[in-house]
Amino acid sequence: MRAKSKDDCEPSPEGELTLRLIPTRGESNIHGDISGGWVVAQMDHAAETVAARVAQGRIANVALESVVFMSPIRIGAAVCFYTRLLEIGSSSIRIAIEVWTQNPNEHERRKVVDAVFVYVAIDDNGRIRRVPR
Ligand SMILES: CC(=O)SCCNC(=O)CCNC(=O)[C@H](O)C(C)(C)COP(=O)(O)OP(=O)(O)OC[C@H]1O[C@@H](n2cnc3c(N)ncnc32)[C@H](O)[C@@H]1OP(=O)(O)O
Repeated sequence: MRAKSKDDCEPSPEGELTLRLIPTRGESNIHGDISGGWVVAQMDHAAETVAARVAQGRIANVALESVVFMSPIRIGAAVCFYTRLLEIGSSSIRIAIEVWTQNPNEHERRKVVDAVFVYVAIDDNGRIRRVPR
């Protein structure tokens, strides 16, 4: 039996790496910290990529079901957005998003945001349509 390595004991992201960014001062608030609004916008970009793929077409965000900011993101940190398909309804698609960072000069990655966003498949007129199976 293989002995447990250090990596086996560390928490690790769940889902597919969908987006990786390094925020700059332009993304910070007046205090120089990365703003929650920037993080939410990037989570939306990452999750809508998955939702549009599942819906095979146009989608709209119907709900930010939950967003929990657990610790701050430092400027210069690599920010990774992981997405996981939770549920496909008749027209809706629920996606879990985890945001992980690795601060400059640190080995350890940490989870900084946990969220669930819901998208709806829509047609050219903006009306809901069934998600193709
Ligand atoms: C306001 C903005 O510009 S935000 C920017 C992007 N987002 C948008 O533009 C979307 C604006 N909203 C809309 O156009 C409409 O609300 C629509 C088209 C998304 C949905 O229309 P509705 O008539 O409300 O749809 P309806 O009530 O039938 O629900 C459709 C699905 O969404 C789900 N849903 C609706 N509201 C919510 C909610 N608050 N949370 C979770 N799921 C929801 C329903 O459960 C349903 O799922 P199912 O078909 O898998 O069973």
